[in-house]
Amino acid sequence: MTNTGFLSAIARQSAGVAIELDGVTKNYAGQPAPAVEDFSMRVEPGELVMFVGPSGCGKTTTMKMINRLIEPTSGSIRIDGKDVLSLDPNQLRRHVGYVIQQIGLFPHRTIAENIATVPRMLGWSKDRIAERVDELLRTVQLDPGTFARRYPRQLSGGQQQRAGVARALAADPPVMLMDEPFGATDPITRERLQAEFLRLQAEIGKTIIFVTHDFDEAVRLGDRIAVLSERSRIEQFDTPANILANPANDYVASFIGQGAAIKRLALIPVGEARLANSIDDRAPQIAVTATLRDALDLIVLTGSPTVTVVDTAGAPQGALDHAAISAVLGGPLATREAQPTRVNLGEEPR
Ligand SMILES: Nc1ncnc2c1ncn2[C@@H]1O[C@H](COP(=O)(O)OP(=O)(O)OP(=O)(O)O)[C@@H](O)[C@H]1O
Repeated sequence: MTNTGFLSAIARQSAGVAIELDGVTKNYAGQPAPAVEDFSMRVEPGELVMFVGPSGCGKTTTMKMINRLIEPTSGSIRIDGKDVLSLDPNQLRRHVGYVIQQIGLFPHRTIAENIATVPRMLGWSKDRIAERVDELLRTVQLDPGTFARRYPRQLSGGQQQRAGVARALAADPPVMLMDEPFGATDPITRERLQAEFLRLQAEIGKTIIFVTHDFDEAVRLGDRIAVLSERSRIEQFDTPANILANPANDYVASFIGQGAAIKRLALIPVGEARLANSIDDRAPQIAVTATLRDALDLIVLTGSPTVTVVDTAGAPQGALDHAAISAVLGGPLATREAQPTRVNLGEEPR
């Protein structure tokens, strides 16, 4: 298949493709040690993998080698089985969405023009571009009537970040690379963007590599987390639940920080606990879709010894107390939690 043929083939597969890195090393000129050394990883189609590690450990270098913003010194990188080094870098970048912390919106172009950048390069018709811009603005929850004609400076930081995500998604790339995309936002905006991003990913199912300093962000968003140390060495690569339950070494444990049990509870739905039949009518209620962390919060906040778990129709399912919550943490969680809970609705290729 020609390069162009391959690129349009991956572009059509909007629901994500595998990324494989094999023995990838980067030596920057004049540096005594490599920034990335012998890095190997396979990311599954539709998977959201978080890179977590301290400043300077090589996260960004590793990620930028995937879309060839940085050329590897040695090793191989494949997207959907094709060696990216054999592809034209400019073409490749149009098929790999890229979102960065500094957003990188063009200041003198409107939001609509920013989002249209790649579709225009790809030669889409005006009507198709206009339709796509409208659809993407709605997807990232920016009203097209209000925002399409504004310039980036007329948007808040969080709104600019959403526009940046919309721009990266414009040509429906199967792969997204995200470098601290929510890093510059305040904690409340950040949480909202994270929630929106999870909802969006549940629909579009891209293959995503997402770099962050923030372990809690990694736990919240990732299907799997790669905890990296110097030279992008992989200290552990596993699901958030497994890393929290069994950190591979002291380095990983230090990243998790305080409160590993509470962080684990935030990943487990209330329905995973063994519920008692004896329901107290005065006990506060919690939805079966809430997490055990929410249930524990409610127990602590209300002082009630139990909470009543109710189904989506509001019918009581059973009672939950703190002993039942503790029992879940002590039980054989790992295999249950290893199953991704994300639903991929598999957007139709355009
Ligand atoms: N162009 C360059 N020339 C020389 N050294 C570089 C260059 N870019 C990065 N480095 C070095 O390579 C190492 C890895 O940098 P990289 O930006 O990949 O780290 P990072 O983990 O993404 O850091 P941060 O979290 O601070 O962004 C660092 O020691 C950095 O100083």
